[in-house]
Amino acid sequence: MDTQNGITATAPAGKIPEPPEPHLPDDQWGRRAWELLQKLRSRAPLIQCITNVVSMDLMANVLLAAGASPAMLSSLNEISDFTPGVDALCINIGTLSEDGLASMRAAASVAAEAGRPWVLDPVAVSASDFRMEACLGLLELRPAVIRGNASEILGLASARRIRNSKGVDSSHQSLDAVEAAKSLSRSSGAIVAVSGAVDYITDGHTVVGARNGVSMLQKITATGCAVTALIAAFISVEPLSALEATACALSIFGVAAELGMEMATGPASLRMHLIDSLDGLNEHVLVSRMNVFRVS
Ligand SMILES: Nc1ncnc2c1ncn2[C@@H]1O[C@H](COP(=O)(O)OP(=O)(O)OP(=O)(O)O)[C@@H](O)[C@H]1O
Ligand SMILES: Cc1ncsc1CCO
Ligand SMILES: [Mg+2]
Repeated sequence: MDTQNGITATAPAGKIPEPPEPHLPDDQWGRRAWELLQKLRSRAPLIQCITNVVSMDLMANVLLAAGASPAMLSSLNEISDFTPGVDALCINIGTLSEDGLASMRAAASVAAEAGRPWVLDPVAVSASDFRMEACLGLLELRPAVIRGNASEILGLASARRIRNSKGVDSSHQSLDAVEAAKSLSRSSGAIVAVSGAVDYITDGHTVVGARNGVSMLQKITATGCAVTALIAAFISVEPLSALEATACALSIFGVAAELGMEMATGPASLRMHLIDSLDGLNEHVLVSRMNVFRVS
C-alpha cells in the first residue's frame, strides 16, 4: 500500500491506476472552456457548499454568475436528505469548528456514496493541528479535486504544518508548490490545483498552467474559496475530465477578473465587475483571452 506522506493510497489493492487524461493541445483550451461553460449554463447544477462564514456571499454569487445553483446548507441534520441530490459538493475549512467538521465528514461520505464529486479547499491547513488532522481525515473520503494556495498545498502534501505559514494567505509562489501538488495528487488520487499568479493543475503526471487573472484578486477576501466552488460546478458537468474542468474553471474565473479589472477602481469594484463579467462572458472574449498551457 502506498502511504506516501502518511496518506493512504487511493486505488484499491490490485486495481491498476487510471491513465492520465489525454493531452489537450494548448490552442484548444478556449474552445473546451466555452463548451463546459455552456454545459454549466444549460444544466444549472446544484452545488452544495459547506464553507467558511467569510466566503459564503462571494461563493454563492460567483456560482450564480457562472450559471450554477448554490446551496449553503451545512447542518448535520440535513445531509442525509439533501446531499444525495446535489450535483457536486464543495468543502472549505476556513472557519472550522467541531460541528462543522462533523457535517463535512458526513456530507463527503454521502456524496461519495451517491457518486457525486466533491472538492476540498484546505484553507490555512498549517495554522493548527486541528485543521491538518481534519484535512488528512477528509482526504480519505476521496475528494475529486483539492484547490489551495501554494502554502496550503505545500503543507497538506507534507502532512505537516509548515513553518512561515501566515494564516489564510499564501507566503509562497505557486511554482514552488508544483512538485508538492504532484505528490499530493498521486497520494490522494485527486486532481490538485495550486492558485497564484499562474495556477497549476495536475493529476500527478501532467501539469497544466493557467495564466489568467489579476493580482488585485488577492485584495478581495475569499476569491480562492469562490474559485474552488466554481471548480465543483465545472467538474459536476464533466466528471470524467476533472483536470480539464478544473483548469477551465480557474481560467474562466481569471478571464472574468481581467475583464472586471478594466472597469474597476479598486478591490470592492473589482468584486462587483468580476461577477458581472462572469455572468456576461461570451465565446469570442473567452477564446481570445484564455491562456492555458501544458507545463509537463
Ligand atoms: N498574483 C496574481 N496574479 C493573478 N491572479 C492571481 C494572483 N494571485 C492569485 N490570483 C488568483 O486569485 C484567485 C485566488 O487565488 P489565491 O491563491 O489568492 O487563493 P487563496 O489564498 O486561497 O484565497 P482566499 O483564501 O482569500 O480565498 C485565483 O483565481 C488565482 O488565480
Ligand atoms: C479571512 C478568512 N479567515 C478564515 S477563512 C477566510 C476567507 C479567506 O480564506
Ligand atoms: Mg484559500
